[in-house]
Order: sequence, then C-alpha cells, then structure tokens
Amino acid sequence: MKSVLVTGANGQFGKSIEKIAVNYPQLNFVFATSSELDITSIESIEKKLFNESFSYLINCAAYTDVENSEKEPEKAYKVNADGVKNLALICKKQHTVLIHVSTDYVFDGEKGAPYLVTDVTNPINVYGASKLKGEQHIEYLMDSYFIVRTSWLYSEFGKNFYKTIFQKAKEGANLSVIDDQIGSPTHAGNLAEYILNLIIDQSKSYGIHHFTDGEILSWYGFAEKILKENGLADKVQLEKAKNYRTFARRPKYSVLEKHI
Ligand SMILES: NC(=O)C1=CN([C@@H]2O[C@H](COP(=O)(O)OP(=O)(O)OC[C@H]3O[C@@H](n4cnc5c(N)ncnc54)[C@H](OP(=O)(O)O)[C@@H]3O)[C@@H](O)[C@H]2O)C=CC1
Ligand SMILES: Cc1cn([C@H]2C[C@H](O)[C@@H](COP(=O)(O)OP(=O)(O)O[C@H]3O[C@@H](C)C(=O)[C@@H](O)[C@H]3O)O2)c(=O)[nH]c1=O
Repeated sequence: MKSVLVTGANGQFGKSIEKIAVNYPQLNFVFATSSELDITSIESIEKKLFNESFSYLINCAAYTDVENSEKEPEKAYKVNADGVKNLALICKKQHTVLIHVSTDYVFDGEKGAPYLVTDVTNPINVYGASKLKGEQHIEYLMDSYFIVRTSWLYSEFGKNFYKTIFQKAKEGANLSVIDDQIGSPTHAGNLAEYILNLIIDQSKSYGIHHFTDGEILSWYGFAEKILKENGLADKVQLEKAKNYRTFARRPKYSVLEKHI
C-alpha cells in the first residue's frame, strides 16, 4: 500500500484531501498539521519522517495571505520558499515523490490568453514571487516531483472568496466586487481528486501541471454565480467596484491552460 504524507493538513486544501481520502482505500494517509510538522524546520520534518517512509508527500502548507505578504514578505518567503526547499531536500534524500501546489499568481496577467505550463513567469506580488521561488527550489533539486498550479480555490473549509461573499450576502450587506481581474475559480475537492489520481495512476508525468475547473470569470462574475447558486441574487445588491483598495497587485488575467 502506498503511503502519503500530507503537510499543512489543517488548511483549506489539506482538509479537502482529508474529506475524500476515504474514497482511496488503496492509499495510507498521514495528515500532519503545522504544529505536528513545521516545514520551515528541517528537524521537525525529519522527526516525522524518521520512523516512517512515504511514497508521496503532498504539500498543502503555505503562507497564503496575499495582502499581508506585501507588508511582511519575510513570512511569505520563509514558508513558501525556504520551507518548500526543506521538503525538496528531504524528499529527494528519501526517494519520496513531492507533490506541491502552486498558484496562478506566478504570472503577471499581461498575456491576455490562458497560460501554458511553458509560459514565462513574472509575479507582480510578494505572495506570487515567494511561491515561484518555492517552485524553483523543487525544479533545481529534484527529478521526481509534480508542481500543480491552480487558481482561486474555494471549498467549505478555511477562508476563501466564496465563503466571504456568501457570508456577507447572508448578513444582507451590499456587495462591491471588481470585474477587471479574470481567472478560473476551482473547487478544492476537484483539485484533490486530480492529485490523488496522479498517485493512483502512478503517473510519471513529472514537472509542472495546471489544474482548474475551466470556467473563466471575473471576481464580479464569480460573486454573481455564488449569489445565484445560493438563491441570494434577488436579496442583495451586487455592484461592480470602481476602487476596491488592496495592498497587493494582482494579475489581470490569470487563467491557466490545462492542456499542454
Ligand atoms: N487558496 C487559494 O485560492 C489558492 C491556493 N493555492 C495554493 O494551494 C495550497 C493550499 O492553499 P490553502 O489550503 O487554500 O491555504 P490555507 O491558508 O487554507 O492553508 C495553508 C496551511 O498551511 C499551514 N502552514 C503555514 N505555515 C506552515 C508551516 N511553516 N509548516 C506547516 N504548515 C504550515 C497553515 O497552518 P495553520 O492552520 O496553523 O495556519 C494552514 O493550515 C497553497 O500552496 C497555496 O499557495 C494555489 C492557488 C489558489
Ligand atoms: C471580498 C472582496 C474582494 N474583492 C477583490 C479583492 C481582490 O482583488 C479580489 C480577490 O479577493 P481575495 O482577497 O479573496 O482573493 P486573493 O487572496 O487574491 O485570492 C488568491 O489567493 C491566493 C492564495 C491564490 O493563490 C490565488 O489563486 C487567489 O485565489 O477580489 C472585491 O472586489 N470585493 C470583495 O468584497
């Protein structure tokens, strides 16, 4: 039976994997939260991997606060770059395949068409730059890895745009959402299935993958969809934001092309 270690297990994506893990009885999962395994500490990782060896490590650990990354870049780099380097070094030593999740924010959004896995990266915010650095450590250090870039994740778990809009709408707040950033919302459960199937299929298509749900929307369009899905469209007012102020710049068009 293949054993799979999941790091960052308490986050949105870690919990999404845990939810569907029961459908994969042929895999033996170990879920490690940030307090059980801190990816920024070599000792912490080695402690977890001392007695047990894993065929795969799915890294869900990350610093995902896009806004705060601008104010405290060292926090983003510590986890998203240095922490990922630690995982790459140890996985290589232990012959564990690393499956790492990355982001559409590694691109600048200026292409105006869906990004291919071969397209040049050029992040325009600290979060994206720190995630790219993590990717580069893996590519430099390892041969057997998957870097799966995805975008605009949402689910019942953790903090995400879907839940924020739904919550605000339920409270009856009027919503103002930008329509000049375009991307592909992706259900975290679908990404979890994609990744677990790479394992089940014993895929050797190592390298960078793009996975999204395929629909192309603005954040405004996504908000509209969320309201409709929950029967709230007639109950709250949704307007296109003119000046929604943020610290971080975000790519204008960060759709990921799934097919090579
Ligand atoms: N959310 C999104 O829209 C998107 C996310 N991604 C990528 O997907 C992955 C999963 O994201 P998501 O689940 O949404 O993010 P979350 O922020 O929900 O989860 C991240 C998890 O990482 C944990 N963590 C933080 N620092 C460490 C550390 N040093 N050691 C171990 N664990 C740590 C956090 O722990 P704690 O619970 O203690 O805070 C948290 O549980 C990330 O790599 C992210 O960059 C890619 C595209 C879109
Ligand atoms: C909540 C809200 C956001 N917005 C804007 C702000 C921002 O430009 C955009 C998205 O808002 P958020 O801050 O929720 O999204 P953001 O944190 O930028 O989401 C990103 O997270 C990281 C982790 C990723 O990897 C990306 O793929 C992407 O999902 O929508 C509004 O215009 N109105 C609103 O009411």
